[in-house]
Amino acid sequence: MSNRKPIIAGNWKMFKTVSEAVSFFSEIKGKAEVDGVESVICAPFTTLPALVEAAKGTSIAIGAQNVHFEDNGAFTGEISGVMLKDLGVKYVIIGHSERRAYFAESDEIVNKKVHASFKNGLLPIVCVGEKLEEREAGQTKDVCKVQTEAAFQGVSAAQAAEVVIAYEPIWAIGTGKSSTSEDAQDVIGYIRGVVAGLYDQATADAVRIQYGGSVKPNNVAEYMGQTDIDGALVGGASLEPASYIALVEGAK
Ligand SMILES: O=C[C@H](O)COP(=O)(O)O
Repeated sequence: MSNRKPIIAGNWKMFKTVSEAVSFFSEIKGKAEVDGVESVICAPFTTLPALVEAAKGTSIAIGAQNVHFEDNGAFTGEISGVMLKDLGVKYVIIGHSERRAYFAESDEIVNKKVHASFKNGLLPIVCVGEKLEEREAGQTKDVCKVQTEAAFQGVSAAQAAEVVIAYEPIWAIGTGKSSTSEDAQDVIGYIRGVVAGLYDQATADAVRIQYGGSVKPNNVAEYMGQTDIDGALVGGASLEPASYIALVEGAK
């Protein structure tokens, strides 16, 4: 039995205005708060101040979806870890496949962002995962190994134990084609082994690893039933209050 606390994180991506975010939160307050499950909303930057305020006195944590690796500077349009910490944000998603694909986020940048997060007291949710053609070529585990090792470069064991990894096969994101729970367990167990190789078994046993990719209220429990799967990073199904509440309840 692991001591890892299950973690459900909603990734809203580029959805919701401030008023929509606040209205969503008022509906999940007290409901998406389940003993033994950590509940996190990763929202657009513009909504974060209002959400952090709304989340006061609740057990729901607020996360960002990106962070720049420098604390400040001439980086037009970027947001730093200093700024996120100042807002009261707890988590930050790093290296989501959409950022890797559309914003040229490399493994090196991902690693710099992981360091920037810890430097500023934020907890990273690091995304790894293979493309369809990589899966078909039998490269899934190799891809995840390379991405995981790069993300953890120079990260201490104490910090590593606090990282959340999200394994998201890219072909499963937003497609309705989820990985089977057995396949997800196979890859996630392998990723845990990669972390053990970098550090030690105790560190690897502490790291929480989520599955992401078309997770819905009706399949979340199946993933949670697998030994190494500690939660889910959820896009589409995190956008409606009832659905998000059901996801958190399903992770018990
Ligand atoms: O970050 C979340 C993932 O990209 C999964 O998105 P999805 O649940 O809409 O497939």
